[in-house]
Amino acid sequence: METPPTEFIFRSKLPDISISTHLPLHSYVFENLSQVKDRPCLINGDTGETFTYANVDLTARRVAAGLAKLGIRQGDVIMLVLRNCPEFALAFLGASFAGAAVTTANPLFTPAELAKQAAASKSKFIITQTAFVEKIKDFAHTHGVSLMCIDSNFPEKEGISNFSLLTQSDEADMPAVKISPNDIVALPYSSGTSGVPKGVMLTHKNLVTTVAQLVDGENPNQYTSSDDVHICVLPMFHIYALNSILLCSIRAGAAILTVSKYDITTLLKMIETYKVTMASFVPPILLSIVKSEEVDRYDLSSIRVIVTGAAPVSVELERALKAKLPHAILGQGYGMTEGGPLAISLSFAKEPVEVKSGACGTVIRNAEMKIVDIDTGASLPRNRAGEICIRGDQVMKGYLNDPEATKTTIDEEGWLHTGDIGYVDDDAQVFVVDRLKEIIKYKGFQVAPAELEALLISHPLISEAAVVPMKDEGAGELPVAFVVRSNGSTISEDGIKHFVSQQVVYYKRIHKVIFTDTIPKAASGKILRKDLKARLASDLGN
Ligand SMILES: CC(C)(COP(=O)(O)OP(=O)(O)OC[C@H]1O[C@@H](n2cnc3c(N)ncnc32)[C@H](O)[C@@H]1OP(=O)(O)O)[C@@H](O)C(=O)NCCC(=O)NCCSC(=O)/C=C/c1ccc(O)cc1
Repeated sequence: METPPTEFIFRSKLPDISISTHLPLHSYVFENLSQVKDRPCLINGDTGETFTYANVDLTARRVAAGLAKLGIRQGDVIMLVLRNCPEFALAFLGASFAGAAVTTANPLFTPAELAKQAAASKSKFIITQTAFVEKIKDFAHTHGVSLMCIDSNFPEKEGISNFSLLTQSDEADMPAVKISPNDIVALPYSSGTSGVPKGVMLTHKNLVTTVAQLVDGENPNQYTSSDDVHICVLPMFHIYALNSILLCSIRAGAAILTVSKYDITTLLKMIETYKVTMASFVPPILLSIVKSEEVDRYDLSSIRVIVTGAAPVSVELERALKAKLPHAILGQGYGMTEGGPLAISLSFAKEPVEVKSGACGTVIRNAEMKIVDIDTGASLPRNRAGEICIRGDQVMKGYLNDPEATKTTIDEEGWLHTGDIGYVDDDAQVFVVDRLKEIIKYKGFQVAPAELEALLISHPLISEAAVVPMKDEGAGELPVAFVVRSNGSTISEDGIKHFVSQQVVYYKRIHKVIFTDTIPKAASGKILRKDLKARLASDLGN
């Protein structure tokens, strides 16, 4: 008899824990409310305004009641177009109480990008702030979508109400909804391993699991206590901050300090003023700290933990930061919108473990990881690189209205294929070494080549285009376009850059255009991006 092929499956070094996946997200994160009700929950870093836990719970219930009164029903989608602020959290939790789902958008998106997401997600209600009302107003009016502004000094206009309408509702009017663990609560957008941005359906069970994997258990992996102050400068509209900062801190009873706009001086000042203890950052912020001459002027001794994620960090940068802030534990987290945290450093655990430089953490608990050969699909043993796959209750339900993309991302056995290449070493530590997926990462923001390519070829003077990443010290990667002009066209590099910049958020702008006669493609029509990356490297002389 033939021996069945061996499956190599990797698990956390921490034991599995029991996770309350039956609870709706809001019930789960507020489960320990009675112990922290008078403690600070949300602190607005811009104004100093503080909301206690009791306050946040009550206000979220009022928001739920207000939403119901305005006609929002269980299963409806609400769109948030907000910079970081307490109202983001209040609206998100309020929607959860009401059984609605929240789609989160970057407020710096262009009107066209916002309209696209609002339409695709079938948002019924949009909550924004004064600075962005103009960008979304026309869409809201023409599509009969209600628009609300969080700023109290925004004059109520026809069709635009104020957030106070929600926060002043009577919590007794909260709708009685029966939430199933598989109901969608969040709908962030991600391009996944290929194609254009898609709505990622995250259920109550998914998010309860991701939070528990980080902060629950006797020895939590990302140990957080009610004495902690976690700075939230990363955008809450992405899963990293939404999950690892906001929801994890609420579950653990810590304070969340919201920062609406990043600059290094503001960041350092806030750390000193609010005695920040936990910081979840991305590599460009670490780089600014290392390079900033101001760092020595501020008291940063309160920081005990710095998590870095969303993009690779070099061992040199890790070392330089450790030298600047030797009292803080620095480690990596590796996660994605579709699969939550996949790995996180055990140096953050309540009982910390020394971690190797360069590792992006240890497999998360209550999950299975496998590394598959990209040609054969066979699972690989330790120390062999292949595509990283993850399985567990944290994996998304799927992409909204896109069963094809869902099928290519989550296989029949429930494995989520990340599109990242990596390996697991003898110590269960995960190393990400390359990327299979077609994505460009600008400071931890996703840029989908397919989105820019579709835009480029919509120009009548462009016949073909391919977009690839170019390495950059500050941003990590920048989008670069290879362009085939249409017959007789003389469109210039500046003309192309301008055309794109008019239609996309700043981080998707094209930084360089290389004109070419053909775009190399496989027989299937797939762009041979490796060839273009090699050509770019040789053009740039490295
Ligand atoms: C705070 C950053 C790092 C830096 O911000 P910045 O200094 O403002 O830099 P930017 O480049 O973003 O913006 C500055 C540029 O943008 C321009 N800009 C500025 N606002 C404007 C304007 N309104 N109009 C037009 N131009 C403008 C501005 O002019 C300027 O242009 P230039 O001078 O030409 O570079 C920012 O890039 C940032 O938040 N990045 C992080 C993104 C992020 O959170 N990604 C997470 C994705 S999800 C994920 O990976 C999950 C991971 C995960 C990990 C662990 C887990 O446990 C679970 C999950």
